[in-house]
Amino acid sequence: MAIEYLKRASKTPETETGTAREVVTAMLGEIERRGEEAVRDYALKLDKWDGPILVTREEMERRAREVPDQVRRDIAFAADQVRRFADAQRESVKDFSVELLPGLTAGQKLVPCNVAGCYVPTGRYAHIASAYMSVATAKAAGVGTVVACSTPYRGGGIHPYVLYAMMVAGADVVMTLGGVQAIAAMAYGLFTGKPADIIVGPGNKFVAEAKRMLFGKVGIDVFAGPSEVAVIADETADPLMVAVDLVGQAEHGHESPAWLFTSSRALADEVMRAVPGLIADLPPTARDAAAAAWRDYGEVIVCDTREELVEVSDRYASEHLEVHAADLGWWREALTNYGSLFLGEETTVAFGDKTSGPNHILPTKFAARYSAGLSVHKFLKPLTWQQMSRDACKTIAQVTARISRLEGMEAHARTGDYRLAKYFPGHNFDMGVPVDA
Ligand SMILES: NC(=O)C1=CN([C@@H]2O[C@H](COP(=O)(O)OP(=O)(O)OC[C@H]3O[C@@H](n4cnc5c(N)ncnc54)[C@H](O)[C@@H]3O)[C@@H](O)[C@H]2O)C=CC1
Ligand SMILES: O=C(O)[C@@H](O)CS(=O)(=O)O
Ligand SMILES: [Zn+2]
Repeated sequence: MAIEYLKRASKTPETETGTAREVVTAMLGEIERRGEEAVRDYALKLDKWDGPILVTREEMERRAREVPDQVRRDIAFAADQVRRFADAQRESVKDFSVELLPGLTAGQKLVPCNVAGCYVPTGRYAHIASAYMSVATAKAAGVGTVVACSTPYRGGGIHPYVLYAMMVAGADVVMTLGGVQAIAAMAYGLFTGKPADIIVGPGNKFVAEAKRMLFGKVGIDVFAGPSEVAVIADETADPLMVAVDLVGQAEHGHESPAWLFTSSRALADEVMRAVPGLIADLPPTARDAAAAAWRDYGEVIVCDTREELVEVSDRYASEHLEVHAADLGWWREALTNYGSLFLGEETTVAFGDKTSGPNHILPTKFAARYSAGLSVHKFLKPLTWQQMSRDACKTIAQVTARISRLEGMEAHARTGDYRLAKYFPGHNFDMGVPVDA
């Protein structure tokens, strides 16, 4: 297999995890000890926020009136795309029941979580789209109470358009909190009295680490950390468009990887020539983030065959994966590890990030090997049930008692003994050899 690195990253997606772990451990410990008081202290120290934590309905409505019409229309359009995709996901999964033996019926019942916490990041950028990605999806799943949190934006309250997007998507409770303190407040039900059953949403390394550490106490969607992009390109691809798309995601932050996997050396060279100029042309926040991201995390890999490209791409398991190549159907079938796939140059990650419909809260740091991104399924519990007749019980009880006794579990076996003795008095059954005292 011929795989050549034209550019190799000096850092890996794991590089920054260690420092975040230390900070988050200390913060969660403090919040567990001192509760709301500690949360307020962190909000002040980290985000310069000492205003109210809960946003009242009147405040939401007052601020919504200030949102310009075009912004309202755009948010309504995009939120509706996301909601309709989520509704279709909800339709795709069903309750069912099946008769496994005559008289034994078992089933699945999809039950939504009662309380979901949705985190909407707004540290570097105002992630308006993350608000409807999480809240609208939770609502489409049937979650009763959605608590949404977002960072006080640049020392003020929640960014006005983020707040509006939360409202349009159907948030029930909103808190002005960011980072670890927001995740902990949702997990413990601070300020609301409603501890979240599941916490979803993207965030920086501190947010992602807090979710990971609280997992178990609460459910989480996925490890949705710093954004990643990969592009697979063959010789038919437009090199400048590939470069624009790589830079398009590198602006997320200094730790956002952008990877190019290509079968064309000429294309690789052209993309590498174009990227620095595209970055230099960005406004300062984006320029600084993208320059560091490309320098430390950018990679360009050239392979001989498309099978090798699939192998490399599946190993990276990128959060977003674009394919600019011939025979798109082949790629859709062959690729297995990615958060969301963008087939053909007509679509691009930014379209999925903001507007087209499939969710943008997606797995990072290799989590796409075992998990998809946010969907209605994450909020739904496929609970199982069973019910049986006395005749079915006769078959099941005997096998159960025998297996239980083989395992040494006498009390389990006797739950079968008792039933058969009650339902079929005077009959002899093979219930296995009782476990010695
Ligand atoms: N994987 C996904 O699906 C998506 C990922 N993202 C990622 O979300 C991230 C958003 O990050 P940000 O803009 O930073 O917003 P953020 O809201 O996640 O983080 C801001 C918070 O970080 C906390 N913080 C900052 N420095 C800290 C420190 N030294 N110690 C403790 N806490 C600290 C502050 O409390 C602040 O409220 C980006 O990395 C972006 O790439 C965004 C959208 C989707
Ligand atoms: O990682 C992601 O999903 C982001 O690219 C989404 S957004 O650009 O922040 O909307
Ligand atoms: Zn993006």
